[in-house]
Amino acid sequence: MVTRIQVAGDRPYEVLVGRELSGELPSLIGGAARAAVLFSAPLRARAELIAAATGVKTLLIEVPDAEAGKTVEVAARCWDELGANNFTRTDVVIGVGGGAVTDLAGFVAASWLRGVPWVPCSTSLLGMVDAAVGGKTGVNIAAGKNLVGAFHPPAGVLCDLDSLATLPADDLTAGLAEVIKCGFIADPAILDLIEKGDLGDDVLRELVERAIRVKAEVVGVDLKESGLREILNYGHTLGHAIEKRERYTWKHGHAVAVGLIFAAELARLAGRLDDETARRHRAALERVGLPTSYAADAWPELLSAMRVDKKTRAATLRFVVLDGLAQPGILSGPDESLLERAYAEVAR
Ligand SMILES: NC(=O)c1ccc[n+]([C@@H]2O[C@H](COP(=O)([O-])OP(=O)(O)OC[C@H]3O[C@@H](n4cnc5c(N)ncnc54)[C@H](O)[C@@H]3O)[C@@H](O)[C@H]2O)c1
Ligand SMILES: O=C(O)C(=O)C[C@@H](O)[C@H](O)[C@H](O)COP(=O)(O)O
Ligand SMILES: [Zn+2]
Repeated sequence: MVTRIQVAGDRPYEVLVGRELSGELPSLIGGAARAAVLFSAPLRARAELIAAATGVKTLLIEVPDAEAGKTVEVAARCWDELGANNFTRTDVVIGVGGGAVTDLAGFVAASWLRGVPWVPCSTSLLGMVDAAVGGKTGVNIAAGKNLVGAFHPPAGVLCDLDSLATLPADDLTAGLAEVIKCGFIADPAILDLIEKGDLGDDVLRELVERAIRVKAEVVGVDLKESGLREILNYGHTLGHAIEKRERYTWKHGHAVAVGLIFAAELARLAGRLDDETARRHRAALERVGLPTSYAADAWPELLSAMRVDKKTRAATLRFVVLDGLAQPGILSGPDESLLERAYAEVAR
């Protein structure tokens, strides 16, 4: 059974969730003449399968794995390959992998000839529930996470649940951070499922579909993050600062998990969130084995990294917080002392 989740907007598209979905590729790539398939080493076999399923001539481009592939240098190498092969606007870019490869593939597609179609074939939990949906594409630079990129919605998204069978356990756990985030900002039924602790195939599929629906509802009305879309950044202000400090060797989902606790404590200490909902963050994240603390002495560096967060306006730091379960809001310009007290709750 294939679940089709619609994403609205100027260029609406579908997110397909199911098993053995490669047969859907010809319709997703439309009338493309050729496809460039970007992948990293662990996904070579799947990339070859997907390339064959397109039914058109393909160019396979292997890129470094995980965050090592999300760089301007790797993007430039991909542009060179497209140029050497005369890729035109009637061709399509396909990303096969987790969020890192699909963010890169989307950015290459957004920038090549000022924008060609692309299709993420997401193979990680985090990629399916988040990175592949919504058209945020980009790379990291020394100054911070995802600081160079473009909004470039895909032509369609493939989430083949079969691929999760080979996903390392740690990466499955990392993906649950974004799923739990969706539970807190919009769909508490997700939290009920997480708290029951049974993550069998059917429950996992339900979690995937619920989280995608949360994201689809948001990006369908606010592609460019002019307002509502900021809620998807819950936990990311501190999360991205941790990733930068760790030189992108920490998993995104792990950093977001710490960031979620920090954001919950910030709201609690600001008098906006009740104790019980704040406590529920730690419990849910611990339940699935996500990290909930970070180095105490890192605070000055993290605070400085948070200043280049995309939600910052002028010098004013802004955080997504909760005013209750599934009631996201913005905390603008909190006192440094409040930030420090919230950090003390995650510091070890
Ligand atoms: N664009 C967005 O809206 C958005 C949203 C959330 C996250 N992101 C980005 O996504 C990235 C994180 O994504 P991620 O958690 O998927 O990490 P990832 O892409 O680095 O993948 C994690 C690891 O799992 C491996 N892997 C993926 N699928 C596999 C499979 N089926 N079998 C075996 N190995 C597999 C990868 O090769 C990699 O080693 C970050 O860069 C983050 O910034 C983007
Ligand atoms: O889609 C969004 O919007 C999000 O914020 C989802 C996040 O989970 C994701 O990590 C995103 O890449 C962060 O975007 P950024 O604009 O803060 O770099
Ligand atoms: Zn994220």
